[in-house]
Amino acid sequence: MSLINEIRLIYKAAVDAVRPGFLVNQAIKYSDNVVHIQGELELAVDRNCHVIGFGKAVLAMALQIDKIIGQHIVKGVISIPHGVAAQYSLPDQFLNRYTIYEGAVNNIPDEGSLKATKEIENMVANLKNDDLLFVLVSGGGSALLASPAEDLSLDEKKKTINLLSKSGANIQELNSVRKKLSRIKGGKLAQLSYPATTIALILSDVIGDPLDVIASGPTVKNKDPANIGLDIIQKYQLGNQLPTRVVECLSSPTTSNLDDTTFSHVHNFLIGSNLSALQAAEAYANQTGFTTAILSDRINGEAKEIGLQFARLARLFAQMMTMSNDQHEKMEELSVTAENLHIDPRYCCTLERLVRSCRNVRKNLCLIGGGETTVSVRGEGLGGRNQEMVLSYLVETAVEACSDELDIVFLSAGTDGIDGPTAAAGAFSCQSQFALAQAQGLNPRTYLDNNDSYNFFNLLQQGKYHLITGPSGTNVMDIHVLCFYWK
Ligand SMILES: Nc1ncnc2c1ncn2[C@@H]1O[C@H](COP(=O)(O)OP(=O)(O)OP(=O)(O)O)[C@@H](O)[C@H]1O
Ligand SMILES: O=C(O)[C@H](O)CO
Repeated sequence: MSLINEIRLIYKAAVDAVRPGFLVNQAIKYSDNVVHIQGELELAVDRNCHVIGFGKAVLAMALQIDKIIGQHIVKGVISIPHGVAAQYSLPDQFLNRYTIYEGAVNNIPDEGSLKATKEIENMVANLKNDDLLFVLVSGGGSALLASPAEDLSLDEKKKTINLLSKSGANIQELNSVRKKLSRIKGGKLAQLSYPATTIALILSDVIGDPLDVIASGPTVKNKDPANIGLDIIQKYQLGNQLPTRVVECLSSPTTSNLDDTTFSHVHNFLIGSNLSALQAAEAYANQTGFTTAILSDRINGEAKEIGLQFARLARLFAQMMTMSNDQHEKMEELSVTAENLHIDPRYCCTLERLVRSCRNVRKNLCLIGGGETTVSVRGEGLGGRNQEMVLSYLVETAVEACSDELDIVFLSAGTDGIDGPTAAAGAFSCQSQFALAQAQGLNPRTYLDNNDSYNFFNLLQQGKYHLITGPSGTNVMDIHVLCFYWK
């Protein structure tokens, strides 16, 4: 099998492990009218069960819940992105129980999100004491669950989030503002469902898996300070550009009128994360004979810079694997690169031991990382954060050949199968690529400078180094795989 195809299978193992249906099945076991959730909670389900969901992955989650306890579900309402329903064949009994709304084109809340949220609010507000509510949550949920606070309009909210997003606000900041401007985010959905037992199953698309941030934490107590919204708009100097009513709403002192006891009916479960995907990738790579290491599940920063750091790591590891002399100097370099890649510096000694063992017994090495980078798009080209990272890696590794004794292959790809506004999930890089590009008259640096990574990989060897999978129906951010094979 080609090296690229081997890595393709490692990626596939990662994505398969975080498919929503699989994760729900893993989290919920059913027997004799009782569900056991992650081995932590047991609940009788021979009562009226309701399901709500919002996010890119929740249709598949709902289908699986329905397979497990469909006979107990009286009603479900889910809010999913446009076009997702058509990708599934939905059984009649599912369609009879569920109302499915599609909305949030380009991840921006719209009429579809508003309608879905209204129906969710109505349903949840009418729950009785002994009803059971399942809440399915995944990335994209913030835009799919939209209920503007007080008398704000959707346009005012959208304008605020757009301005913040363009100013470079991170997801924590965006969602803190979203919580202040919402009637349902930041734990307020849980307030509405009280006192019905509420079980949230959450698939994380945020670094560090902060439950209060994922989809703006509708079932999680909001711990943001009261003035956070104003602080954020001041930080980005947006005060003058925002509608007056938004500024008034952000200035209101309340974060949440919920005390801890009000959350006693809520149980939040993280059912999948980037780390789950990385662990599955590692297990698969191990089975296929690699020595493996998970570097970090928190890799973030500018994609171009992270690509460069991976190139440094590749060069460093290649040297450490093939040279037998003293490696003290290399360790210093390793700890600097590791820090830049958000790898725990204490882990460097373990990595050094792994490299040494690979050198001694000539075993192949597979390093796995994950997280989510950003791209400040300044060029006119087409690309995504993963393809940009790989192109930057290629530009950097091309400066000097990494090793004569090793083949080194790098992949970066989104677990959702979609990298930015392109048809690819990500791209591969290997040592021969620079020469191949030159032979075709393609200058990687020019494409990188123009943020045109998609077109570079599309033209190079007729797209041979693109990873194209189609949408995977899940999203736990991105995965990076760096493999060293003895020739
Ligand atoms: N030409 C380009 N080159 C590189 N990256 C780009 C380009 N155009 C847009 N992007 C990046 O693509 C991202 C937007 O794509 P996408 O809609 O997949 O992001 P997202 O909604 O944050 O993704 P996800 O759903 O995977 O979290 C942004 O991070 C943006 O910087
Ligand atoms: O919906 C959202 O808020 C983002 O995808 C983070 O979860």
